[in-house]
Amino acid sequence: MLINRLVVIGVGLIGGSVARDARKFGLVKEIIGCGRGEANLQKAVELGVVDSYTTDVADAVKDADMVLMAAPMGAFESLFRAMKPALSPNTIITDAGSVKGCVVDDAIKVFGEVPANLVPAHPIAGTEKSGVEASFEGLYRDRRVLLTPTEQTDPQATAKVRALWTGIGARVDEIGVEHHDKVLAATSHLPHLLAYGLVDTLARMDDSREIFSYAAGGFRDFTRIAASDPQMWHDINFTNRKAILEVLDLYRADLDQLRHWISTDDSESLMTCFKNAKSARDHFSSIFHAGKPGDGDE
Ligand SMILES: NC(=O)c1ccc[n+]([C@@H]2O[C@H](COP(=O)([O-])OP(=O)(O)OC[C@H]3O[C@@H](n4cnc5c(N)ncnc54)[C@H](O)[C@@H]3O)[C@@H](O)[C@H]2O)c1
Ligand SMILES: O=C(O)C(=O)C[C@]1(C(=O)O)C=C[C@@H](O)C=C1
Repeated sequence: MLINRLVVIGVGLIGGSVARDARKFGLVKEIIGCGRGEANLQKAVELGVVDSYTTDVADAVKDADMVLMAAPMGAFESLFRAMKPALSPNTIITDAGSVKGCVVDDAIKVFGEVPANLVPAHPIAGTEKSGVEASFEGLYRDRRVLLTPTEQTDPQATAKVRALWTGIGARVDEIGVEHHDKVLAATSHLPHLLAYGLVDTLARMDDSREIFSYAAGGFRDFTRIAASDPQMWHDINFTNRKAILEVLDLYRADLDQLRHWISTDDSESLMTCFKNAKSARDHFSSIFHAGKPGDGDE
C-alpha cells in the first residue's frame, strides 16, 4: 500500500478526483476529508470519495502519511498554520494548487523554512465545475502533473508524490517554481482572466442579456472557463500577480497592434497573425488529446 492514511484538505473537483482514483487503483487504505463546508464533506462521504471527515485541520493531519491540499490558493497560509502543531515530521505535504511560488512562500512564513517533506505539485487538468459532485474518476489519465520540489525537498517525499500521480495514470514532470508560474500565467491564468473580462464586458453592454441569445459555439468555446469558481480565480490572480501582469502587458500591446492593423486596413499583417495563430493552435491540438469533459475540442 502506497499510503495508509491520506488527508485531503478541500474535497472539491480536484481533491475529490484524486481521492476517487487513489482508492480505485488501491493506492490508499484510508481517506479523510477536511474542509470548511460540512454539507460538501457529508456528500463526499455519501459518494464514497472519503471514508470520514473533520472540519478541524489539526485533527485531520495528526496521523496522516500524506496531506493533499486542494483548497483555493488564498487558504494555504492559514491551513499551514492550523496544521503546524499537529504535523509529524514523517507526514508528506503536497498540494494541487495552480500557483507554486506562493505555496513555498506561505510555507516559509509559517514554518520558517521550506519543510523537507513539502512537495508542491500541480495537476494540469480540471474543468469549469467545482465541488465534490463535480469530481470524477479518470480526470488525470494521460494528463500532465508538474512537481516543483525545492532544494530542501527530500527526494523520497518527491518519489512518493510522483508514485501517487503515476499510480492514477498521470504523466509527471519536474519543473522550477518560477518557470512553472510564468508558463501557467500564460497558458492558463491569462486565458481565464480574458474569458471573465470578455463575458463581463458583454454583460455590461446589455442589461437585459439579450446579446447572449444570439451567441453560439464560438462564444461558448471562448468563454466556457468563465463559468469557473470566482474565488479560485480571484486567489490565482493575486498569488501569481507578477507573472500574470507581465503576460497581460504583452497581450495588451498585441491587442493594440491588432486594432491598429484593422483601423489602417493592414490586411497582410492581420492575415500573417491569423495564419501564425492557426498553425500554433493546430500544433496544440495535435499534441493534446481531447475527449474528456471540459476539454472543449469534443
Ligand atoms: N479547477 C481546476 O480546473 C483546477 C485544476 C488544477 C488545479 N486546481 C487547483 O486546485 C485547488 C482546488 O480547486 P477545485 O477546482 O477542486 O475547487 P473546488 O471549489 O471544487 O474545491 C475546493 C474545496 O476547498 C474547500 N475550501 C475552500 N476554502 C477552504 C479553506 N479555507 N480550508 C479548507 N477547505 C477550503 C471548498 O469547500 C471546496 O470543497 C485550487 O487551489 C485550484 O487552484 C484547480
Ligand atoms: O479545463 C478547464 O476548465 C481548466 O480550466 C483547467 C485548468 C486550465 O487548463 O487552465 C485550470 C486551472 C489549472 O490549474 C489547471 C488546468
